Amino acid sequence: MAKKLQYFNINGLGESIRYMLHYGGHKFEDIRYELKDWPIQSVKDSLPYGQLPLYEEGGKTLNQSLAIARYVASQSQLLPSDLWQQAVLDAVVHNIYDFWNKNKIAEYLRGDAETKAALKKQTFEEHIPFYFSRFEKELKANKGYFAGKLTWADFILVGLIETANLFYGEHIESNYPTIASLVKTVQNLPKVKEYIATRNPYIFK
Ligand SMILES: N[C@@H](CCC(=O)N[C@@H](CS)C(=O)NCC(=O)O)C(=O)O
Repeated sequence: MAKKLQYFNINGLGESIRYMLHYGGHKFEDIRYELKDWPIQSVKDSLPYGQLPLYEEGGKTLNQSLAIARYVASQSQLLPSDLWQQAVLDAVVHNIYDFWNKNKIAEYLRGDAETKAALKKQTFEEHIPFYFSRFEKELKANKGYFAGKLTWADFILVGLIETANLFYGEHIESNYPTIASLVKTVQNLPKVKEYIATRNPYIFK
């Protein structure tokens, strides 16, 4: 069944999905658009809500990064079968996205120097301590993963940390040893590591 993922040529909301597709050994068409060319109107008009990522499989399409990630996780042994555990992990990924959205990344990226400095200060002084202390605690209590073993929630956190690090030019996880170790664990999973080694470095301009 042909699989395709359309996203930008950056990590963002797409990289954890790419990691899980590689981890699961799935062949897929990794379609990427350059940010500087966006909007490509014909592509934008073809998207159900005008936004990326978009996943395709067997002629069907799915939007919303978390819906795609959860589906790909289910195909890559990264979604536990227990319904309570699934719900707990749904809560975890929404907590991670809450952290992400609090940082107002879009506003930060297009802001002037003053706006950037104010938003970055808030991210580093409020949002990272609030969320990362909680993520650290949950990971510590569960053998270094959100659910006691590797699941899609771990990939979601790592994908967004890598993106934040690209945008801020810093390692936002550095004061949180269990989170930092999870980042390394995911990056060193054999098929993920292989993919990282072949991928071109992301540049954000
Ligand atoms: N809630 C959506 C958000 C998707 C989203 O914000 N996509 C952005 C890139 S990260 C986009 O397509 N921006 C270009 C545009 O809106 O034209 C998801 O999680 O997939």
